[in-house]
Amino acid sequence: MLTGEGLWFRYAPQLPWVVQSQSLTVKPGEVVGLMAPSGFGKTTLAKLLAGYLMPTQGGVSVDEQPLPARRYCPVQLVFQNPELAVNPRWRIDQILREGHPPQMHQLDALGIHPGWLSRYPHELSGGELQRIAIARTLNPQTRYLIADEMTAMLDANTQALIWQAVLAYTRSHQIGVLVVSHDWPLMRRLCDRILDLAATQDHRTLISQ
Ligand SMILES: Nc1ncnc2c1ncn2[C@@H]1O[C@H](COP(=O)(O)OP(=O)(O)OP(=O)(O)O)[C@@H](O)[C@H]1O
Repeated sequence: MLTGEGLWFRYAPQLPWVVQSQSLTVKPGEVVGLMAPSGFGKTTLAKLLAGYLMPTQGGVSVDEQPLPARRYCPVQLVFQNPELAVNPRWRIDQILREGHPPQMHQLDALGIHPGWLSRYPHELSGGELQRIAIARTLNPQTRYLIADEMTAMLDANTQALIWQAVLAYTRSHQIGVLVVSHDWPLMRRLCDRILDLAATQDHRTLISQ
């Protein structure tokens, strides 16, 4: 289970707390939504859970083990800007081979064209590059996926195709997913339950199950 326990975070000692006393869990294979108004700290919380930021207080663990400092992180974060997540000097096939090489049928399910593999990131559109960023996370070492506005830049059809492929993979591999989005209909469609961060900073509110 992915657990964030009593998390507190602020970007500098003189700045206000962005995350205050937040706790949440995601079970293997579960799809949990996270919603709150803009600027409330969803992305910050996502970064804490994926080990991009260290909490000031509290801790993040997977099966009661803290996130590894050096090894591949079992909690992978895909955010809205794929160009920030890939090495601009590497060709796409090298980016994909960096971790555990994805299988052709997986690439196909995500709508990744074989012709893209020899290109550089700047030679793909934002939506095309996002599929590469997603494909890279769907590997046997990933236990939890945090999707922070992951498909916000895609048209409705592509969004549906991508989520279908991602959920088919995460369900069959028992990967837990945390979906961060402002798109309420999308959250209702995808998620087993939805947490509202704004409802309280102190305890979780179950909006739907
Ligand atoms: N690197 C940073 N340094 C200082 N403050 C930051 C930094 N990143 C974010 N913040 C602030 O932290 C707060 C929470 O930001 P965050 O991006 O986590 O919110 P969010 O809920 O994901 O917002 P949105 O829905 O608009 O993406 C905001 O007030 C933001 O200005």
